[in-house]
Amino acid sequence: MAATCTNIDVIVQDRVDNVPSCPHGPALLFERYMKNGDSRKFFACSAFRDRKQCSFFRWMDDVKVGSNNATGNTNFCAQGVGAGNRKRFLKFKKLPLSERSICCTCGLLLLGGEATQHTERGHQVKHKINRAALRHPTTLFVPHEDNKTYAQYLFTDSTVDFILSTLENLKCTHILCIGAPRIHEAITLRQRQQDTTLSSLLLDLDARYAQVYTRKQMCLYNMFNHHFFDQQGEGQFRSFLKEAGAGLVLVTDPPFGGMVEPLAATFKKIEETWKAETKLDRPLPMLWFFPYFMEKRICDCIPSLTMLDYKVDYDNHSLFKSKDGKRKKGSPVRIFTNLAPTSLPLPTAEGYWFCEECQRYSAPENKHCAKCKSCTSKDGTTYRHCDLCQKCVKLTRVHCDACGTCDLPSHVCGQQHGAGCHICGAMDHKRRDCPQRHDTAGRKSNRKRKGKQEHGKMKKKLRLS
Ligand SMILES: C[S@@+](CC[C@H](N)C(=O)[O-])C[C@H]1O[C@@H](n2cnc3c(N)ncnc32)[C@H](O)[C@@H]1O
Ligand SMILES: [Zn+2]
Ligand SMILES: [Zn+2]
Ligand SMILES: [Zn+2]
Ligand SMILES: [Zn+2]
Ligand SMILES: [Zn+2]
Ligand SMILES: [Zn+2]
Repeated sequence: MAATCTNIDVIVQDRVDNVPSCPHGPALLFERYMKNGDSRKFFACSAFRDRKQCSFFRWMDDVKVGSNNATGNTNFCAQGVGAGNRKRFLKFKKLPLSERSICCTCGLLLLGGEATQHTERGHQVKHKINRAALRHPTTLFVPHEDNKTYAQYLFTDSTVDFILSTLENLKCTHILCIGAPRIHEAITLRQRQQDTTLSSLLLDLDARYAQVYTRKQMCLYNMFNHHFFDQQGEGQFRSFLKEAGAGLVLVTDPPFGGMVEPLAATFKKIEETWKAETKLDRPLPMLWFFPYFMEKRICDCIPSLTMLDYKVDYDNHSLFKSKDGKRKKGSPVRIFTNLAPTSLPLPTAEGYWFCEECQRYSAPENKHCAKCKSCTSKDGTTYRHCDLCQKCVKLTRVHCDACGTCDLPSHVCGQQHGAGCHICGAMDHKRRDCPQRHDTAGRKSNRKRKGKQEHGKMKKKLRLS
């Protein structure tokens, strides 16, 4: 990702040597910029931005050549993810209903006398878990919605129905669900009822789901570094891609605030693996769910993607609702895809309409602008064309003669905003290309002494949303 918080960038390079690992796979390389133009590089956990969840941190100039430099918390796997928990599930299913409890706090299916141990520790325990509940892991386990790493916001039934019917109409056969547990769940449920021909593999960091899904159904995975937590998982992933052949679609809904560049690097690696496994030489079809304001960053990373107008709805996302509970502009999350927009009809019953000029479906409030030659709205409101700016602008903007552009009536004239360089303030380059920048990474300096204190601050800054 180019930059998500004020002075830290992530650097995605194929050939960074001596990348250290934490329990969540290879770390990501970041660069921190100081106001005086200095910068320094460091490695941190790619999955967890909260130091309490993974404390891994290394200045790049402290990384020793030839050592794997692994440290970091291991509590992530404390409950024995994978095979162990799967055995737990098989035992659990055999228990009489009265003994089937789960700990909502730990996200664990409980056996024998374990329920008492968890209640005694003040954990919330749910009893009488029936088989139907086990088939709905996204409701069985409390979504980690307050956790920035997981940001577990789940699609509404109508969004799930729309996605599945779209995929079926496209004649897809295999869906690779990366951080899309509800799509995976809906496919597995429909398979049971013989109501779909789709197959699905879930790749997700949430170890709780690994209890209820077999290894053929789910791999524990980190999407920010394309890391599988065991070899069997990677083998399963490869066989799925091979079996899928031309019927594969990648469907992904990464945590909001997630870093676009590492994600794009991951999706490219998956595409390469798919091409190698299937001998196909074409782009891997994908649907990537992300907020509309990330359009530029996403399309800069993967230029073949275009943004659809469809507003993706979530059951448990209140951030974008107005106070009275009704959504003002609707959800800000859209679908980015490399499939032809004409092949993705949006529901006309919800007001989406086909724009002949654009050859794509547009949202009800999105009006085609003859001057811009496109349906220009992005944020769910109607835009109007400003002849002076020669482009469509939000209705809340007015043209300011002093600034020569449309802006909010409350703006301070002459104050440029937007993504300029954070070091020198120029608008024509980013800080990583700033001529005033002095790259101090890799150089030993007396700053090294301060390393330990800064480490804590840095991990805090990495909360990128
Ligand atoms: C915004 S939620 C998307 C859920 C989706 N809307 C659904 O209903 O199926 C993000 C998902 O990504 C998963 N996730 C978070 N960080 C991840 C990572 N580093 N690697 C893989 N999955 C991750 C979360 O566990 C969660 O399931
Ligand atoms: Zn980690
Ligand atoms: Zn517990
Ligand atoms: Zn149009
Ligand atoms: Zn216009
Ligand atoms: Zn204007
Ligand atoms: Zn002005």
